[in-house]
Amino acid sequence: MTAIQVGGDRPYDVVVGRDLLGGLAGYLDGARQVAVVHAPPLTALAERTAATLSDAGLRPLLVAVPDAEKGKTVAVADHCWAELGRAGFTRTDAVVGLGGGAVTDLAGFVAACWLRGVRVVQVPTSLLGMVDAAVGGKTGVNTMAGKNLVGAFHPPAAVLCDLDTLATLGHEELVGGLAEVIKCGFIADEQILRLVEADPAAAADPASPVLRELVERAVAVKAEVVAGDLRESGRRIVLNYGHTLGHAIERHEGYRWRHGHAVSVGLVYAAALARRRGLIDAGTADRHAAVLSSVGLPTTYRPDAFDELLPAMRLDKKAQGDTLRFVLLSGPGEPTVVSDVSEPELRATYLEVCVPVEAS
Ligand SMILES: NC(=O)c1ccc[n+]([C@@H]2O[C@H](COP(=O)([O-])OP(=O)(O)OC[C@H]3O[C@@H](n4cnc5c(N)ncnc54)[C@H](O)[C@@H]3O)[C@@H](O)[C@H]2O)c1
Ligand SMILES: O=C(O)C(=O)C[C@@H](O)[C@H](O)[C@H](O)COP(=O)(O)O
Ligand SMILES: [Zn+2]
Repeated sequence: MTAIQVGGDRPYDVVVGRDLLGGLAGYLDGARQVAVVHAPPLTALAERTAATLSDAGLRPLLVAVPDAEKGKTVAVADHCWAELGRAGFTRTDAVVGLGGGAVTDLAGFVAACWLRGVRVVQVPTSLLGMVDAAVGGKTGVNTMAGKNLVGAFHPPAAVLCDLDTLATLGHEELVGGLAEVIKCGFIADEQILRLVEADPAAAADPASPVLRELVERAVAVKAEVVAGDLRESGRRIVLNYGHTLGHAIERHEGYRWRHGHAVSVGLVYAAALARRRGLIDAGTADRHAAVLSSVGLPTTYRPDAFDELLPAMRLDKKAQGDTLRFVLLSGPGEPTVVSDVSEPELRATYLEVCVPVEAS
């Protein structure tokens, strides 16, 4: 196994390997009760995990929540708090988030708020959870106002990325996670791009050593960025590359599109914007669509949707007043923040990327 440390005020390890879940109790020293927050596809794994915690002398509490984005709500968080209250959870007890990014975001938020903050250990079971959602301490839920608009920064005590859990993950879910991996390739680690380009099938194969190296590299990128800027007051913003349009598409689709798939279109859009401004050359811009589509990710969206997407982009957390801020590249591994984009520029770029089918 490999341990990647996330530095900062409260450093913690992201452990990547196989057959890790038997060692979970070792990250829960001092706890008496442990709430295992999970959704239906992972019920059997949650039960096995609870049994190993019991064997280690802990008292597990299985907390089942609705799957995916349906679980990322204030109402579901309130249900979890009710369960913790019934069980008499104290500040020394702990929460485990076992599942995809939606469950780890929810479990982290539940832990951040209960008694104003108890320990959470994240056990991501999706690729996206491993390389992104479970690492870095951003937790939260969706509300009527939009995605992830309510939450807290609450770093985990540890993150266990057990690659064995990926065996049951659907292919499209795995591919969604690759969007965030490829994002890390463009903002910080070009070797990620080379690995995917050399063998896209291996990149999407949970049993391959290529995927393991991609996980370790993407976690290392995220760990390095968040260690210096937990609260996104500076450099952490680069992890939002591709997310301005990505989050707007997710909202436009009523969260029926996978996060990674929406981010994929957002990455192609951001690259086109950078190309239009002369920040990157055509080769670097085209490399985005090429590498993303090589693993089966989408690179375009409905050409008629711009007028509905623009207000959603304005709700982006990176916006300052009326000013939209975009993360763009000035070269591979060179993210930069741009805040002087005009509406005509955004529209023209959108129509360049989202070409009507009959005109393409
Ligand atoms: N906090 C952050 O920094 C951060 C970063 C990136 C994304 N996110 C959030 O993460 C969420 C997306 O995460 P996701 O892509 O994992 O989606 P998800 O959590 O919705 O999981 C996708 C589906 O896969 C299932 N699943 C997960 N692991 C499985 C396994 N091993 N076997 C079988 N099924 C499994 C889930 O139950 C769900 O049905 C979004 O809500 C996004 O906003 C947060
Ligand atoms: O960790 C971060 O910071 C990121 O921006 C990572 C993103 O991939 C992730 O989707 C995050 O949830 C987006 O954050 P948000 O603040 O825009 O909701
Ligand atoms: Zn993301």
